[in-house]
Amino acid sequence: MYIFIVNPVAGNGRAKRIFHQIKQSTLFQQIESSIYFTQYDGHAEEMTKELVLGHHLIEAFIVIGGDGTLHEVVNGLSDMRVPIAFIRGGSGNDFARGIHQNEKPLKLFESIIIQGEKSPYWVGKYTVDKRVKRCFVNSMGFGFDAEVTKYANESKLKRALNFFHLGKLSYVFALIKTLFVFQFFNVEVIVDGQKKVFKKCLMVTIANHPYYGGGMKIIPHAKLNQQTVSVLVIHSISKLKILALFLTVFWGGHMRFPEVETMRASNVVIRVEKERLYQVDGETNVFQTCTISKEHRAVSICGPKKENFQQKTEVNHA
Ligand SMILES: Nc1ncnc2c1ncn2[C@@H]1O[C@H](COP(=O)(O)OP(=O)(O)OP(=O)(O)O)[C@@H](O)[C@H]1O
Repeated sequence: MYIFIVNPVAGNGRAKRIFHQIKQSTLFQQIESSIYFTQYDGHAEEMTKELVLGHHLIEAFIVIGGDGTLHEVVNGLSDMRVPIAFIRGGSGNDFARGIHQNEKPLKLFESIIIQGEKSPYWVGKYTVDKRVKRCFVNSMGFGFDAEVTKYANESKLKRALNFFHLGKLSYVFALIKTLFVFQFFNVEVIVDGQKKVFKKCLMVTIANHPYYGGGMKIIPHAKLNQQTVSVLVIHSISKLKILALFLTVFWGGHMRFPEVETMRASNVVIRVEKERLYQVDGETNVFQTCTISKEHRAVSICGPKKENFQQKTEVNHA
């Protein structure tokens, strides 16, 4: 049995259109499936939690939506390692970029069902203020990028621009708006037990793969692997230079800026003096202390095996 979780609003209706295309295929008629449409924020996670109780009957969850929907399904799975197939239908689609998924939806669906190949993907796990324990699929951001995300998510402009498939522009407006009001902060980052204090910090980003914010190559050398997350800190930078930095981030040019530091770690603690915003897979909340590490048990991702995907997952342990 294949369980379809479809977010009808993801990608401004793109996920819904993809599902209807798949539904009309001959292959879809031949498989046993159940279809669930998400109705509200958090619904995909709730449904996954319930459905996974019957895990012995489930071949795979087929998620059609954006990274937010995938984040919810992964968290709903908890320790049950039922395979997940992801068919990108969102607006950002950073996870698909991260695993080098570039097939057209129908081809991908056929490959998921017919070839049945699977690859391991190691999500990150995080604890916020000893309260929230969850997983992240793509990345977490503390500081500036979280504020930009919050502005963009709450803006009416984003919905309007999404309608014209220009949703990314809303992030540009949010970035400029945030630049005016943003206050740099002091942060303590403990990387594998070694404490570093950054004054006048702009942001700290933790990533499982290079992409975030709909295609920005935020940590270009981040590799899929079981042991470590990649960490990026931007600090002591002028507001004017931030604009230049975000112009170059699409091809990784920001790595040449002396204000950008990167490292790899198996355990990271981020601590700030006063509550601040963080974003996880594009959704925001507040934190004071956050502990991050890798989930050592892999989530099994259905779809064609990729040379890059495999190579990076197997070789890289740094
Ligand atoms: N029926 C619904 N109505 C309104 N919101 C929904 C519904 N179903 C899910 N949601 C919410 O929609 C939001 C966006 O989903 P998702 O992240 O999958 O798509 P996206 O934002 O278009 O893509 P991406 O994250 O890749 O940019 C999520 O926060 C989710 O909880």
